[in-house]
Amino acid sequence: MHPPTPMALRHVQADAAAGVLVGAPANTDLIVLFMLGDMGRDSKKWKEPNEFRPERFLPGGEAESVGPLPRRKETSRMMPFGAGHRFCPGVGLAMLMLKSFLAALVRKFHWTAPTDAVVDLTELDGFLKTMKKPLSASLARRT
Ligand code: HEM
Repeated sequence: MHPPTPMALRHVQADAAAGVLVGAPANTDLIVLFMLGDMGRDSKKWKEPNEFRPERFLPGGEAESVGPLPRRKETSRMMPFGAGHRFCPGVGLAMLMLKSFLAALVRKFHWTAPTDAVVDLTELDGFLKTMKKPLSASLARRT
């Protein structure tokens, strides 16, 4: 729902893209912008795309074959790490680090939300996506 990199840029030759880019003039170089954030909000491709439903990605879910890793071939619905020959080479490291970082935070600290906590997922309007209103939490080191 919130890919940190909002777009991927690609140089294409109109001839090579014939049939894909409708109306592209022949013999020209084009720059195509893939709007990675918007792809995940496409209601023609996703059921209720604005609902946070991680279970979509479980076996049998509507997004079973979709995902960031290159072995998952389907990229028309989701490509947070890009696609094709410029696919992000850091995907393995990024996924590993995200999981181990999150696991370490849960393992090391006891987390509580402030009583007036509001989760507002509005994005800050910048190139890299971050939260406009950061989450707040109280942490106590686990003994
Ligand atoms: C959550 C973390 C990350 C996200 C969402 C992400 C996303 C992306 C995206 C969208 C692209 C453009 C792909 C395209 O143009 O088709 C890219 C390219 C790239 N990423 Fe990442 N990335 C992440 C982490 C990393 C890490 C950890 C590294 C290195 C250790 C890395 C290294 C690169 C490099 C070198 C490219 C350029 C590849 C090329 O142009 O051939 N990324 N990444």
